[in-house]
Amino acid sequence: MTSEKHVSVRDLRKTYSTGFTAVDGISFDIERGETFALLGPNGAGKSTTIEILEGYRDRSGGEATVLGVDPQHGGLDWKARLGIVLQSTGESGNVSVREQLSHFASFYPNPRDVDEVIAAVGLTEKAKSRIKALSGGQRRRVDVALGVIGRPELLFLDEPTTGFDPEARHEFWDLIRELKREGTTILLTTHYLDEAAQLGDRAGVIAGGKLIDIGAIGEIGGRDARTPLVRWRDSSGVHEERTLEPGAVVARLYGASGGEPEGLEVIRPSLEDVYLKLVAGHIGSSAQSTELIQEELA
Ligand SMILES: Nc1ncnc2c1ncn2[C@@H]1O[C@H](COP(=O)(O)OP(=O)(O)OP(=O)(O)O)[C@@H](O)[C@H]1O
Repeated sequence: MTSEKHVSVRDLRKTYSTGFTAVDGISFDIERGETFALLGPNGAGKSTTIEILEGYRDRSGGEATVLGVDPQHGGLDWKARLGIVLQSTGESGNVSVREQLSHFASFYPNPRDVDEVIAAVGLTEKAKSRIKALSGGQRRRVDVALGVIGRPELLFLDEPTTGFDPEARHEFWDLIRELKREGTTILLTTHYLDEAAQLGDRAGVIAGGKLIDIGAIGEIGGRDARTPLVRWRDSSGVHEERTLEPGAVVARLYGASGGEPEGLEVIRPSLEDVYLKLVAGHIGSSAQSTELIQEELA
């Protein structure tokens, strides 16, 4: 398959009118059909980046191409190829869930079936309810439904599952997996690292407006940060050994003790473990980002 970049960003910069530089020279590509997770602490610059790519904000510098178009000059045809779930909930109207979705579906040339989308976000029982009468998590599901109704080629999801209960998050993951199977390209931001690990093919980590790591979900943080830990106990106390070959360590312990070592655990660092180390390692780059990162780690 030939590669086709659905998003291409080079040295992207955004300085707000306050003089604050929220995005400070980041570069990445997203291939067609790929799910890319943009991760980072509060205030890192994720939403600013996404909003530039959606065409909602102008950049101060650098290059950006989305579905082959500069987002600062994207017309209606280009917008119809995008699906957007903004960070803040905008839908609190006096219309029903089905009415709102039918209305939005009418803007697109090849929309999905309204009732199928309502079912996919778990709102069938609320299809006739007014949006303003829904709970926060249910309204968020409406946002997600509105983002996918137009059968987008590229879907932007800015913290899509905030306010979802655990069951709804798992249903949402199933919906995203289905969209991935259909070939949808997805740019996701989330503070749920398990969500990024479940859905993402690759991730970029932003802190203080800079990209501090980028790579396959299973490789973010590098080999050292991902080295498994073997932990066990014996009469002299608890022991730990970091090793790329945990099986060999376990075999050695078996040989030495003639049986199952007490309290044996093989711990593989999760994306969350790796991410927290990466972001903590970035502390000190600026007073403000340090404060934000510490808040996140607290
Ligand atoms: N309109 C604005 N004017 C000035 N500064 C802004 C504006 N919007 C955002 N910022 C600042 O830019 C920085 C990046 O904000 P942004 O919303 O992109 O972060 P984020 O990574 O999406 O954070 P979160 O995880 O909290 O959503 C923050 O310090 C924020 O205060």
